Amino acid sequence: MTTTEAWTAVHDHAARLKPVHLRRLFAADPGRAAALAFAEDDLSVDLSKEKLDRAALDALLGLARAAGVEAQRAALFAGAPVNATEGRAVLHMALRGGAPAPAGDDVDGTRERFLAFAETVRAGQLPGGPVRDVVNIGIGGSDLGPAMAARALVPDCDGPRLHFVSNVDGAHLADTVAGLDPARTLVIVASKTFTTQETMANARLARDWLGAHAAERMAAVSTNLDGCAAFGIPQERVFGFWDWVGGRYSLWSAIGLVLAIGIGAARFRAFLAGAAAMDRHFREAPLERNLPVLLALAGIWRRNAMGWPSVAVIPYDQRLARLPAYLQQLDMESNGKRVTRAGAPVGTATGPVIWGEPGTNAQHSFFQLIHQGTDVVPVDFIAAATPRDADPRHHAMLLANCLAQGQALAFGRDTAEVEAEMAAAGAAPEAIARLAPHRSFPGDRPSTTILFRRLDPHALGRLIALFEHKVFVQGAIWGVNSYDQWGVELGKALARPLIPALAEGAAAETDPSTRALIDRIRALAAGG
Ligand SMILES: O=P(O)(O)OC[C@H]1O[C@](O)(CO)[C@@H](O)[C@@H]1O
Repeated sequence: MTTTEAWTAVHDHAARLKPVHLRRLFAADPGRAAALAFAEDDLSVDLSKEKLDRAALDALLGLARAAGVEAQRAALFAGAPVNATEGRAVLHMALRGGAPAPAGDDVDGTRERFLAFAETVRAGQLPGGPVRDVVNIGIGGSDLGPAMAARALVPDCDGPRLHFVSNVDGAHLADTVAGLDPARTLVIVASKTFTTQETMANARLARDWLGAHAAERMAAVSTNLDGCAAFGIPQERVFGFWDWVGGRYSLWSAIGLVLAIGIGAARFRAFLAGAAAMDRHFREAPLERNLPVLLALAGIWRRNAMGWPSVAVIPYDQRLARLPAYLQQLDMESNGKRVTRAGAPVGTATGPVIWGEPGTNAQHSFFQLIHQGTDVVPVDFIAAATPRDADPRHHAMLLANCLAQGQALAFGRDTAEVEAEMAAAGAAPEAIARLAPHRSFPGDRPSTTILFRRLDPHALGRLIALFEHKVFVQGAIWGVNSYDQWGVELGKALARPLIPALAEGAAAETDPSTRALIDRIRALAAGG
């Protein structure tokens, strides 16, 4: 990609636009706000505060075409083995009716089965009596999706209370089950492989905590049905899925069981339908008004053309508090890659560092750096126009802050303005000279604003699918495999021999630094 004319054209536009302040871009084009805002139904993506213009966006669209994004999209939806290093198709869209399912895999039947189970639990009809709490044990994609969505959809959660345990730190399970009644708690072990060290350790601990109730109070979600059986979970409470569903894309499968128990089958279907609507849009809309494509291109612009290495995701929505963490896995585990699909060094920067917290809280912690620090950190603002159930005045305050941050980042407040304002307020010339540099905002800092009407299951499903397809498009342009994650394997393997070394002082062949740290930990533990 980096040697193509399309790539050079994008970089030429970047060289042209780098010195041009966002204020000047707005002044030069009165139609800019409308020209760089895109919508599908009530979902909109506003790129007008990105440091690009129509010509640059056209060059980016040229890059997408040159990279064969349309053909790669067709291959994805056709079930080609786009995850080549693992020889797998990538068809999580089939779980929500957004793509045809592979022949022979009973996607609809499996969905009906786990949704029927969810309704049984909600109706209090599980053998052993009604369930008051559900504890989902899983990690990564087997945790972040349902945990994020359960929090986002609190007003829809009218079933048993939902809890999530992911960390192998024993405190996580202990703190979660403290106060719960094993007789009235359902534990779901969610693991695609059913071999993940943390999940299996927590599953064993939970089984001990359930005691005599374990026989009736455990369910499992996995592609490893033999593993579930060996663990002792009866077949009628095991829900499968397929290897063409990546862990970080598995929320739509039975991994969503805990969420379905919380919100019920009908709302879970609405959640799937929202994602399927985005699948349709992504497949059918021309690139120039295709929201995932445009979002991806803005990301390529930020990362490659402008050279900014991170993105702050700031939902102005407390219920989307876990969305940044969810998007971290989705984006960074997918596109944190250094070689192309062919195994050659990728030759350009790939996935950015994704981080964030909800606003307005973020304004009172790290926004100082985003406004006045020396690094440019592009921001993705995400907000619903109307609250589900919160006070409308509070929602107006929330959104006013969201818009004001975008404004302040883009337009800033230059030194002359600050000096004039201070003078008008009667400040002494000495104070003006001393304080004006501190009180000036350079501005010219980019952001994208994503808006939708209301955070309900349909809107959430659509929002997540928007980001899934954005990640796909970026991976397609960078030429990487977005669907494997070999980078997490080495640490897992190295941890294994260190467990007995830490727990029992067993010998472990390791490097001198790690050896010294083990000795230090054991000495501290012995003293404490
Ligand atoms: O669902 P599993 O197999 O327990 O895996 C959990 C997570 O671990 C990872 O493989 C990374 O370690 C993720 O991709 C995955 O979501």
